[in-house]
Amino acid sequence: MTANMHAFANGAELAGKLADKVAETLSAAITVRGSASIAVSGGSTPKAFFQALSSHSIDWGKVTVTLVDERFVPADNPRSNHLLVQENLLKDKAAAAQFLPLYQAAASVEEAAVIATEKTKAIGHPFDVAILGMGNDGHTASFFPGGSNLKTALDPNTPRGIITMEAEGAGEPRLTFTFSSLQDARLLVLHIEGEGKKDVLAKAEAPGEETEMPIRAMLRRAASPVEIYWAP
Ligand SMILES: O=C(O)[C@H](O)[C@@H](O)[C@H](O)[C@H](O)COP(=O)(O)O
Repeated sequence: MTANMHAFANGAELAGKLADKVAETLSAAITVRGSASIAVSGGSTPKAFFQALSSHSIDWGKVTVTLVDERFVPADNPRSNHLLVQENLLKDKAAAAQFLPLYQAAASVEEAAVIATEKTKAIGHPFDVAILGMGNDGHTASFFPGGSNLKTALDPNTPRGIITMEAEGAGEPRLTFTFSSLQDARLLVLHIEGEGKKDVLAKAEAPGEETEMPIRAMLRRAASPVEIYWAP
């Protein structure tokens, strides 16, 4: 599939423009289908975007927010993506949105993945919006190089849902939507910032194995165009 580069002068301008685009997309989905869904990534990059989006006046009560991936920690843990979204997105106007967490207080991360898959089925598919990040190792979602379930995660035939991932660079065990769950989002965004990430993207766009830089799966095989939002 294709990738479209949207470059901005700085992170603040990117955050505002991406929030505008996402709000427009969610509103259009509500108009057409009566509801909307968005899966967002964690990490440090999306904070300003979340804050910009939270102030948009859309019918948030009809929007379901979930996570692309999550660390297997409860929402009061500083590493939690749920906490990040709670503090930066689910406030102001967006406080009215429905939120579906991936973390479940289960005996194991495997059990949590089964429960989260069942609970997130209610969202329906495809996502209206999916916001991906990318690590310096070329991971996206929790598709880490060398990850325990990377082959399954990237396999287009893996059923939609949430699987576990363990990898050296991941920290805690992870819960992640699969490639098949994310790749056909109506608006599929890769949000990266900094010259370093631009260099990582250039390497990912060069020939090489998907398992070496898993973002390649999205860039090469996503059904939807990948809208790359970048600022220095
Ligand atoms: O849980 C996570 O960490 C994210 O979902 C992950 O995929 C993130 O998007 C990248 O690691 C980029 O993180 P930064 O924005 O911090 O560079």
